[in-house]
Amino acid sequence: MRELQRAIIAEMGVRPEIDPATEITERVTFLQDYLRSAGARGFVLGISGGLDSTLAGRLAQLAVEGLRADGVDTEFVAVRLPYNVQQDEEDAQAALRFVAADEELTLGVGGAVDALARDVLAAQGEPLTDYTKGNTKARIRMTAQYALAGDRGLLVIGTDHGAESVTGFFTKFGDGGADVLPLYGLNKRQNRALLKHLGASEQLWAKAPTADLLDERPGQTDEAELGLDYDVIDDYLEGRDVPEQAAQKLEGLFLRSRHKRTTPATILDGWWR
Ligand SMILES: Nc1ncnc2c1ncn2[C@@H]1O[C@H](COP(=O)(O)OP(=O)(O)OC[C@H]2O[C@@H]([n+]3cccc(C(=O)O)c3)[C@H](O)[C@@H]2O)[C@@H](O)[C@H]1O
Ligand SMILES: Nc1ncnc2c1ncn2[C@@H]1O[C@H](COP(=O)(O)OP(=O)(O)OP(=O)(O)O)[C@@H](O)[C@H]1O
Ligand SMILES: [Mg+2]
Repeated sequence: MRELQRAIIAEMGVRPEIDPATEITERVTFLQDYLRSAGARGFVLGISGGLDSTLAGRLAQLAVEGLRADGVDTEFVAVRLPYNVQQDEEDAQAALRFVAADEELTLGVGGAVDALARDVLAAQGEPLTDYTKGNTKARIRMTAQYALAGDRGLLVIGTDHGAESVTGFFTKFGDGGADVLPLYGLNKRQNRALLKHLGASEQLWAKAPTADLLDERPGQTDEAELGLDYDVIDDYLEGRDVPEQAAQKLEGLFLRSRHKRTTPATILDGWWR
């Protein structure tokens, strides 16, 4: 195995083989234990229709149901955060039905994102690029979830996991901004396996991953933007050989995105020197 590959796998915590039933139990227990130790009232998570939030949402609902059976007063709030009309809204609705959250809310982020985009244009005389506006959508979604969490005493769930963390394919302080990460240590195909094991329909577990942040390319797949297939990223994280060009690309993305996987750089840190 490549030297850097070994170090990356250790940092991402991905294992080549998992037992989905065991993973589900351990991750639900993790959410329960963390909630108790934090003394919070429950969880909130944005449900996009993508497979990561469908899985994390179902784990959160199972966690609060288990706690309530033990007499703990707790709740899980699933929130739709569409930027205006989402082109795959029917998948998001199917995800909500499967997650079966205690409470469902819809908080459109179009108004806040567009207001900020107008203010940026007024301030600098240049509009936001579609790319940066996309990351702004993710950061406004984060702000919306913390607004709900603050007044209700909830923790914000994040969906980051090995196959996204490794390339830095998330928005810094956007979907990367969360309190607890129940999917960490899994790669993409393992997330899919857990979702299948939980009884999700093919519409949900087979859904092509998309950040869906761009006005100009709605529903663009992650694989098209990244230029890397999740199968290759997953193989790499399971310690398998992948084509040299793909390994180099992945490692380049990993090294360039180190700042996204740590706290803000200070004079006392050595990792960036
Ligand atoms: N070396 C460095 N040290 C410290 N900070 C550094 C830095 N380089 C940039 N930065 C900062 O980081 C910022 C760039 O980071 P960021 O805003 O995240 O932007 P960036 O990493 O360019 O973009 C995020 C990527 O993640 C993708 N994404 C986002 C959200 C969800 C999903 C998904 O899979 O669903 C995917 C998105 O499509 C895009 O390709 C810069 O504006 C700068 O402030
Ligand atoms: N339109 C949306 N509505 C609600 N939450 C959203 C929306 N878009 C993104 N999010 C939140 O941001 C997170 C990151 O998006 P990401 O695309 O990585 O995950 P996903 O959509 O759940 O799964 P996939 O990566 O397979 O598309 C989501 O898990 C979800 O919590
Ligand atoms: Mg998505």
